[in-house]
Amino acid sequence: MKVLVADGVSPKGIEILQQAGFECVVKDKLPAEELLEIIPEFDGIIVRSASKVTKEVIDRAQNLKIIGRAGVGTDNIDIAAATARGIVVINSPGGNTIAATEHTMGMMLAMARNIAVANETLHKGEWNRKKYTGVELRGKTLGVVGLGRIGSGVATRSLAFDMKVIGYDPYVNEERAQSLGIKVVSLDELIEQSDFITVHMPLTPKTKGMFNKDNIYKMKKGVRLINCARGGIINEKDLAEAVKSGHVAGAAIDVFESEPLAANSPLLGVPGITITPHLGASTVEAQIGVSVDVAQGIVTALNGEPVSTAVNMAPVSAQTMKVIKPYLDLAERLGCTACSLADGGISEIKIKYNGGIADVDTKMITIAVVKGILNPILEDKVNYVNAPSLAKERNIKVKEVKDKSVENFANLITVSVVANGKTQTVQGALFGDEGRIVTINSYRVDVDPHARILICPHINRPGIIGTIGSLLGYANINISGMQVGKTEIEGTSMMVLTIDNEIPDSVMQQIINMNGIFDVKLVNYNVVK
Ligand SMILES: NC(=O)C1=CN([C@@H]2O[C@H](COP(=O)(O)OP(=O)(O)OC[C@H]3O[C@@H](n4cnc5c(N)ncnc54)[C@H](O)[C@@H]3O)[C@@H](O)[C@H]2O)C=CC1
Ligand SMILES: O=C(O)CCC(=O)C(=O)O
Repeated sequence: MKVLVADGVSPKGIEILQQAGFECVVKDKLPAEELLEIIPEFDGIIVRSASKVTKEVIDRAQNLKIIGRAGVGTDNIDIAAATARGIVVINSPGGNTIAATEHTMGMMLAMARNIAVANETLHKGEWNRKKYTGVELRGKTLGVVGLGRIGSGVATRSLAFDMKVIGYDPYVNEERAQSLGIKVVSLDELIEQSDFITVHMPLTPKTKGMFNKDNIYKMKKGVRLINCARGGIINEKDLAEAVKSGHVAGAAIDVFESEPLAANSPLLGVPGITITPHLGASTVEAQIGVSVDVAQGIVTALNGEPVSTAVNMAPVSAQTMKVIKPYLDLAERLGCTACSLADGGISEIKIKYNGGIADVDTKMITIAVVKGILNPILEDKVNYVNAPSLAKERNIKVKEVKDKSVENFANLITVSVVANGKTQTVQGALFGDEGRIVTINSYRVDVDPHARILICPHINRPGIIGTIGSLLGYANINISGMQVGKTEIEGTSMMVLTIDNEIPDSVMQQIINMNGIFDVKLVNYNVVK
């Protein structure tokens, strides 16, 4: 077996691969064309963030069985293409957590005390003590957006600096925040109250451009921003303008919309912006950690065993798979639906099996539900191996209940999630091999859970359905299915629309603002792989 090490990683991992009998070809800064040319001969590949494992690479990689990301973010790998080809993708979720956490602290201090610029100008012979007067961290409010591994680490370290720490993470429950010793607030509150804001979430369609000119100017004048997560979470052009205008006093940025940083980046040359070339994970210890993690994972996977850091594949025996396979996809889609219905941090997931399915070993199906719930919100691609531990890590209780009695359907899966004391319930059943959602919060539906749906409880009076239809029509959004009917609550109805296109936030907001609409939830099934 041959493994290509495409970006420089610590030799410790390479030793592990060689000791296991694999031939390693080590390249540093491998050009994209050369990667395309040589990839067909390899069984495994290790990358950091520089090499892009695109669909084109995967299509040519006829022998490839595993892709190892020596780090956390897998946004440089086409996971869907790898999965379609049955190639396992693994990462190192914890190997560089401390390095990225400490780099964030370093960037915050460097920015607050002008360390980088003072160093640079002093080397040029300028003794500028007054010009580089900084601010203290003590007593300042730090807003941490994204309370996963790195965000939590930054939060607890900042408490030691006597900062007041507040956090925003729609997928973290109160219990977890309390255990960190910080206060969870809404995004608006965080924006209004923070003196420093640091972001620690993956780059997703939801987080891309999450901070931009619309909310930067709602921040305190003199706010300081840090991005050591992914380029693009803070819009670079808007940030540069806000720093130039003086509204933002400083920014510390390690990651960029385009890497390596383009010579025409709006951030370059702006006084007050401290930049590092994606150094978050660049410590000796982290590089050993991630290199060893992926090397061990590759040895395990190429020996045909399950890997707990696999981000796209579940180790299931063929025999078990045959029985449960038709239910797995439905279960994941039920989880995705329930997650979208829930507001805030989920504290409990309950899965009930009715009918014949209660006789089967449903453990994997339960994991599929959890996977469907966690996948839209976490950086790690949640799989059958890591879903239970990720739920546990986030203090989410998972309960499985079995009842052989039949309720309307020969086999019925009921998924309930509790978030902020409110329970959301969806039920699904199989018709042949086809999964359908049959109830949403007691409302009887027949929904094919694919593409995206809008769930919209509303007052039962003329005009509502037509207005929403026109609104979507004007926005060029096609409705390919619609169900509407009365709910159990007198005078109220529920509308479920199957939507062909993405819905811009502005259109969602217009629907929410409509008179007679109680709520609107978008379920996007694209995250279900
Ligand atoms: N600069 C660097 O070299 C490094 C950067 N990173 C990046 O740091 C980021 C965080 O990494 P981890 O903490 O390990 O990931 P994690 O998966 O432990 O945490 C991500 C957190 O983001 C939260 N989140 C998701 N969507 C959100 C939203 N819309 N608003 C607020 N929170 C949201 C999730 O609930 C989760 O708690 C990743 O993007 C990763 O790639 C990681 C390591 C090194
Ligand atoms: O490999 C690197 O140096 C980048 C690390 C990173 O961004 C990650 O682990 O997500």
